[in-house]
Amino acid sequence: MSDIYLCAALALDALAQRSTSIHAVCAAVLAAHSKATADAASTRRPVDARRLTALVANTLSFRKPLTAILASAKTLQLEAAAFRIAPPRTHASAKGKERQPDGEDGAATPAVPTPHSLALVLLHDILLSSTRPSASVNWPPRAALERHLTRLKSELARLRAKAGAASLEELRDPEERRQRTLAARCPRWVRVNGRRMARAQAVELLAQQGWSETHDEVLRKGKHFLVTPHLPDVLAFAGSSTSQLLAHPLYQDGTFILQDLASCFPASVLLDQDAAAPLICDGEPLHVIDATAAPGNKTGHLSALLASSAAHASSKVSAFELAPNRFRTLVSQLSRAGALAPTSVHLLKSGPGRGKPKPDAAAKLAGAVSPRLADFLATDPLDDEWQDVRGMLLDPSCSGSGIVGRMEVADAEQEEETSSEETQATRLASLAAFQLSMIDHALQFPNLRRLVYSTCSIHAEENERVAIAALALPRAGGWRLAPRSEVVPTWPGRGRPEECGGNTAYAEGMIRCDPGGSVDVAPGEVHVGATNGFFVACFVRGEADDAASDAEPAVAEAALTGKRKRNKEKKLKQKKRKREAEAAKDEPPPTEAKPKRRAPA
Ligand SMILES: C[S@@+](CC[C@H](N)C(=O)[O-])C[C@H]1O[C@@H](n2cnc3c(N)ncnc32)[C@H](O)[C@@H]1O
Repeated sequence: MSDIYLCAALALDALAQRSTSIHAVCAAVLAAHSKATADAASTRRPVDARRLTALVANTLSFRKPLTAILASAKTLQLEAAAFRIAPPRTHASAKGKERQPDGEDGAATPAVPTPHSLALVLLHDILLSSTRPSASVNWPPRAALERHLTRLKSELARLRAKAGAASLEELRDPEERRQRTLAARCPRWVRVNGRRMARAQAVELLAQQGWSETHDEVLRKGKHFLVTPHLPDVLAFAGSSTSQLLAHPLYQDGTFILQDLASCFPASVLLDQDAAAPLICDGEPLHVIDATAAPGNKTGHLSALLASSAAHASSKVSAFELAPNRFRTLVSQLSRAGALAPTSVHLLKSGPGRGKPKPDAAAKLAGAVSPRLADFLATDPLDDEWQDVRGMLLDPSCSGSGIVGRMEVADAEQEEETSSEETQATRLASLAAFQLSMIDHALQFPNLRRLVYSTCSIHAEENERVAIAALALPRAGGWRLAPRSEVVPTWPGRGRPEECGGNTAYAEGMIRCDPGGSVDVAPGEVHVGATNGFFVACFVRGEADDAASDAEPAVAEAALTGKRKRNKEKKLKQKKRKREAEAAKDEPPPTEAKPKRRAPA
């Protein structure tokens, strides 16, 4: 099975050309590989995407020592012919057909990797991996490395001695090691999918199976879990519980969704029932948009929250996604979570336009989400279809710099390339311009009242600065930032005032999560404040009825308490009105017409 090494080497070559994420490059290489070898696919085993990404990430993090070993052993010079790979034979070439340039005969010409990248990925598995390489020992590149194995091993030993590395791990790229430490202290976060089961019932089931609920901030190995105080539908488990969770029936049936706590903030903030003007009120129909939905974590969460709310019967979520391959993932993830609307049945099975769903499939769908393979920026906000949209999630493409344990090549190369800082600045500026254009487009939806903007970036350029710039957009008249009391007030990490022009109230209204949290724990332990790096800001339309929106933090804190009291009073009043309405059911109908819904802002 040599295909994984060919793909991994191609990914390394692509990463050397452009600064992008390992995931994106591996996905592109896999897509090209399966297209190029489609007609020979029956005889080839597909390349596993997870294994490929792990191999590429690991090879990159050991690139320096692996390159040094190859150079000292002169393997590539001595075995040059073995690493010169011919394009894989396809059905067409096997039949003697002349291959046309890319695409002209309907199939891409398979690319071939550079000998250096191929040697690196293979050498990684031969020298550093605990499992044997999956390629045959007779495959020329592997056979070549095996011939020089003694020399290669002694070069590795020499390198370790020189670096004083007690373990192989110490040879890893230091930034990658730091990322791994941060990732290791994040809990295995699980969101209980309200579309499938209420949280209380899931917790009860866990208890019956011997899991105990804890309130400790540090989780150690064992059958414990914690219900996070920030969002009641999210549970934290120790990292060592991962395999048990993956095998758990509640994971298998889509009740347990593995989703980082930080990524659960946006949907909760959008539908916050304690907001001064909550989107869900008195069972009024609710239409929300997820403008950038794939792979569907936040869309699924929206759907779950709506399922357990007063808007469950009348809710509608329109989920946009631009990239066809990511759209397919979105559909399958939403289907697994029970979030697809019956009208989306035609998207089931293998994606849009492919295969017919089973006749009873529509009846089994009870979700609210209608996914659309479309460019959000190309929608006409004034179209009739969007007149009832009151809420929106906007989680646009970003640098991904907050994601722990997944090395971003652009960051990893900073040390080596002198121009990397400039590259990073240019990249962030272009991402920020795109993010701002997405917010600008969102603000054109005439009846939008609440817009939640989020990124998994640590950079102020994509976070506070975009949010503050959005407030200055000509279309942002009448919009303001939601106060802290409406944006998970219990979460301690807030925006940076210095990036908000010194406005502490703005900063308090934003959420910031530091990658891997800020608390050190012992190996094997996780801390319940550790998540991916993340940012959330919520824009609301209308007058501030709350002093917290412009107040200094101390004042905001006081206002927060007063606000909770007012909300409680409001809820009691609503309950009273409901009781009165029920009592009045037997009375004759009122003669006056029901007042129309509030006019759009
Ligand atoms: C950060 S990801 C969204 C993650 C998603 N919210 C989740 O939680 O699973 C951004 C997504 O937006 C998509 N995207 C980018 N520009 C878009 C556009 N103009 N219209 C629709 N989708 C877009 C990207 O393809 C990508 O899948």
